[in-house]
Order: sequence, then structure tokens, then C-alpha cells
Amino acid sequence: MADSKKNVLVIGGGAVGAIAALNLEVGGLATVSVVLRSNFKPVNESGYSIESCDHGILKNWKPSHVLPQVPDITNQSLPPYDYIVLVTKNCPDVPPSISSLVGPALPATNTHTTLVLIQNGLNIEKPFIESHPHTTVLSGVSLIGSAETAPGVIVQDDRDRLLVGAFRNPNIDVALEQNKAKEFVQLYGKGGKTDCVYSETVLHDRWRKLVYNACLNPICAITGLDTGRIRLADGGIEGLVRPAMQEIVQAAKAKGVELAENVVDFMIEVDPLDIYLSPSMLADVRKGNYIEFENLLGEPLREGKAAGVPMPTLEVLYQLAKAIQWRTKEAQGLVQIPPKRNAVA
Ligand SMILES: NC(=O)C1=CN([C@@H]2O[C@H](COP(=O)(O)OP(=O)(O)OC[C@H]3O[C@@H](n4cnc5c(N)ncnc54)[C@H](OP(=O)(O)O)[C@@H]3O)[C@@H](O)[C@H]2O)C=CC1
Ligand SMILES: CC(C)(CO)C(=O)C(=O)O
Repeated sequence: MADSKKNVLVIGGGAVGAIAALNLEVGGLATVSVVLRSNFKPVNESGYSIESCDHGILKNWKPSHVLPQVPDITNQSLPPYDYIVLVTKNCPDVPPSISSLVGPALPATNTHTTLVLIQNGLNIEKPFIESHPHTTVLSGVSLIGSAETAPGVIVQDDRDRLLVGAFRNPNIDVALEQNKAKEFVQLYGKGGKTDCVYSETVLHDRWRKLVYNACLNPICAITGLDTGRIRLADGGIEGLVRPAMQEIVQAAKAKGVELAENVVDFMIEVDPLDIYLSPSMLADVRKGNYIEFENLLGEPLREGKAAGVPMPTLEVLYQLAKAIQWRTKEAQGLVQIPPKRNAVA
């Protein structure tokens, strides 16, 4: 690795992005700029308040730079970043697209900057490989448990474990992609507070995490029950969670990804029951935020069905999640409906 620090732009400093920025800064190998939106003012003025099982309690912690928007490197004559780490929620059905969000800091012809997607879901690299065909795109599968309980207030109650590998881009040399992934693992893990490892099995990592995210996230979001309560609820596991998870395992298999035999039981029990964990999709519904249902649920469903796998449980969950998203779109003014007819004409 070169002597000088890497210049890293983190876009989205919420629950996971704040901890990612912290890990990169404490390692001392990166200078981090974080792009913030709703929490810009409190973090810019007083820094983050962080309660973390990995880092302890930090008051007024600030990354090197805090920005209110993605910098336009061409108009501002800035050098390209070494890494751009995207840690927003990823909702392709809600504008702006993530390619256009990153665009000002990542020209379409870029070859220098490596893009790292620390986001849940499947096929999230595809829009970038189209819009930025010569950019190396890395996958970050995060197993952290973290929440932003108020703007700039982060509570991380489950350890940060991050699997990093390269999404295969046929326009780029494999060794180069892999070296970038290994370099990022060094930057991220250097502080010793996180378990960040290089992985060559990106697709396997993503399908495995979907056994949880494609099933528990929407089931908890739809029912309003956390992962402890869904286990206690009558029929919650045998009637909903297990059939959904089995469909994901079959879809993965049809796509050539063989998951461990015990993966369903493992994922059902992965959160201790009595921590009553709210998966991010449930947390988003409670906050009135958009949900990542297309990448977490829609993509594996489409892939599985196209490969001939029957997925009746996932199909219903998908349609329910889509209706919830529509409800949020209406509340946010993204869709308009005809006015209600008067009872008396
Ligand atoms: N939370 C968790 O424990 C886990 C989450 N993940 C995944 O990590 C990813 C990030 O999740 P998480 O950190 O929880 O999400 P959060 O909602 O906590 O944070 C996302 C942040 O991105 C910001 N953001 C969104 N759009 C923009 C934009 N256009 N410009 C600037 N900032 C923007 C949001 O700002 P604003 O507040 O204004 O919307 C918010 O601060 C997701 O894909 C999630 O599925 C993976 C593992 C665990
Ligand atoms: C369950 C969890 C926290 C696992 O890391 C997650 O990925 C999510 O909430 O979306």
C-alpha cells in the first residue's frame, strides 16, 4: 500500500455508514469525508454520539470532513477519490437513482476510483456496471446490528462483521478487482475494532444473507413484529418465515449457489430471541421511510422464478411490501390520487 492516506468518500452516514466512517478513520490509513442529508446539521455542529459494542462510547465524534451533498469533482476541480463507499438505503423504485446520486463524484469514464457498495440485496452492482463500465465495484456484505435512534445518534449493538469482495465486471482485469478488494479490507480493518475479511464468494455471501433479509425483513415490516416476537407468535415461524427462507434456498440453488444445509435454522435463530431485534425494513416502516424491498425481495424473487422455482410465499410478501412502499410514496407526495368523492353529490 502507498504511504499516503487514501482519500475516501462515504455517502450516507446513517446507522452503518457512521460506523464504516469510524472504522476507516481509526485505522489511520484513510481520510474520510462523509456526505450527510437529514443528520447534516447535528453532526456538522456537534459530531456523532455513538454507543458501540466495538468502539465504546464516543461523544462529539466527527470524521475528517462532513459534507451536505456529493461533491462535484469536475466543477470543483477536485482530485478523484480513491474509494467511494455507498451506504445509503438502496431503493431503485424511488428517485434519484443511486448512479445519479454518486455521479458528481464519479464521472462515467472513471478508472481511478473504486466504488464499494455496503448495502443489502441482490444485483445492486448492475446499474453501476452499466453507467460506469470501467469502475471497479466492490461488494460489502455487512452483518452489523446498528441503528440511528435520533439524527446523529448511533447505537451499534451487534458487532461489525464485513465481507468484502469484487463484483465481477468483464471490462476489468480480475486480479485488479481482487487487489482493490484486499486493499479496502486493510483500510477498513486496520483499527482492529471490526472483523473485516476478504471474500471471493460474493454471490454466495449475498444469497446467504438474503435467507435472512428477503424473509425476516419483510415479514417483520408487514406484521410489525420484531425477530423475537415473530418467533413467539402463533405460526410466525412455521407458517411464514420457514417457507419463505426455504424458497430463497431453492432459488439460490437454481442459480448455482449451494447454501449450507442448516442455513434456515441458523438464520431463524441468529438473533437471540430476547434482544427483540427490529430488522432495518421494520425500522424504516416505523420511521415512515422507504423500504429496500426491490433489492431484498424483488430481485431474488425474479431470479428464482425465472429459473423455474415456485416461490408463492415470497410472491405474496413482495406484493404486500410493494403496497407498503406505495403508501409511503403517497405520504411523501411521490404519487397523487384522485380526491375523495363527497358522500352527498
Ligand atoms: N442497520 C443495520 O443494522 C444494517 C443495514 N444494512 C444495510 O446497510 C445499508 C445502509 O443501511 P443503514 O445505515 O441502516 O440505513 P440508514 O437509513 O440508517 O442510513 C442511510 C443514510 O443514507 C442517507 N442518504 C440516503 N439518501 C441520501 C442522499 N441522496 N444523499 C445523502 N445521504 C443520503 C440517509 O439520509 P436521510 O436520513 O436523509 O434519509 C441516511 O443517513 C442498507 O442497504 C441496509 O440494508 C446491512 C446490515 C445491517
Ligand atoms: C438483520 C440485520 C441487522 C443483519 O445484519 C440486517 O441486515 C438488517 O436489519 O437489514
